[in-house]
Amino acid sequence: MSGPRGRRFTKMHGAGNDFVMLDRRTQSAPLDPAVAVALADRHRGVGCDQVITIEAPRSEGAVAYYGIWNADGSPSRQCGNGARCVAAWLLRDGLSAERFVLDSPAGRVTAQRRGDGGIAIEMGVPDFSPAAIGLDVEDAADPYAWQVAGRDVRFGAVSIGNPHAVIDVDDVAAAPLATLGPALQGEAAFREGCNVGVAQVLAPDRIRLRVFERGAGETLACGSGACAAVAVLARRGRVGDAVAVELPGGTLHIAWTGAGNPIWLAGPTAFVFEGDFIA
Ligand SMILES: N[C@@H](CCC[C@H](N)C(=O)O)C(=O)O
Repeated sequence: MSGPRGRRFTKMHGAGNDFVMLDRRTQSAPLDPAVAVALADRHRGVGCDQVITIEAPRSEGAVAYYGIWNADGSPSRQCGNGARCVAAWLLRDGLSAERFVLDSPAGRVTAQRRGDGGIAIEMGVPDFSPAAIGLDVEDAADPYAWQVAGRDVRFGAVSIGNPHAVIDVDDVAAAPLATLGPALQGEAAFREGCNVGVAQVLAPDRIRLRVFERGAGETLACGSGACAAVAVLARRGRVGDAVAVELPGGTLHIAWTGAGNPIWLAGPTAFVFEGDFIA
């Protein structure tokens, strides 16, 4: 069923970061924050970290636009794993290109089909400027050293189209992300909040990462968060230009050759089920 009450959806995930995908080109049922919250509800809805819409392209040469709603109904400008799932969805729907452009709220991204069946996305150039991050500070710094909820916190900040704070830790499993995540995210200086990652360097080509996402809480994987962690750590010389990022839900691969260059995110995507949301 699709129409005023029904919404045809596809449930997908990328390394456990899960999505309800809605093709808005063929369905006109209203979509607003309350509907996104209802779809994302893990008890009364379908359940997901983000609702991703697939819409008509907005720029010359792009094949589609995607929109992003967090589970709490807030919008975002970028979602790396969501972009990879949109690309996989379009390929399954009949798109026959190896490389193609998608429009997103943060601008154009390029998708590339990989030999291993995964999808890589060129996520744009990481931007460390406070203005791009939506960070109200006098001067950019690395690290920023703040008092957050009574503790000393040192973090790097970067925009991957959406805002991220990254904390370099010795042991990712022991990091108090459940308290630190919302506390840092809620700091007024982050005008639109931020996604908070804790990253542990295992080797120059391998890190471990957990991310407390804005609007969704801790997720099993965050694609833009993986890009952010590698960008922050690479700028400090802690990792090289190709890094495997181990997240609770799987491993993502990031490639970045440094300042001024776009960052690439690669990893698996999976289709889970399809249905009609009738609530
Ligand atoms: N899971 C995503 C990021 C989704 C948006 C984020 N929570 C935000 O509000 O910016 C990813 O894979 O990048």
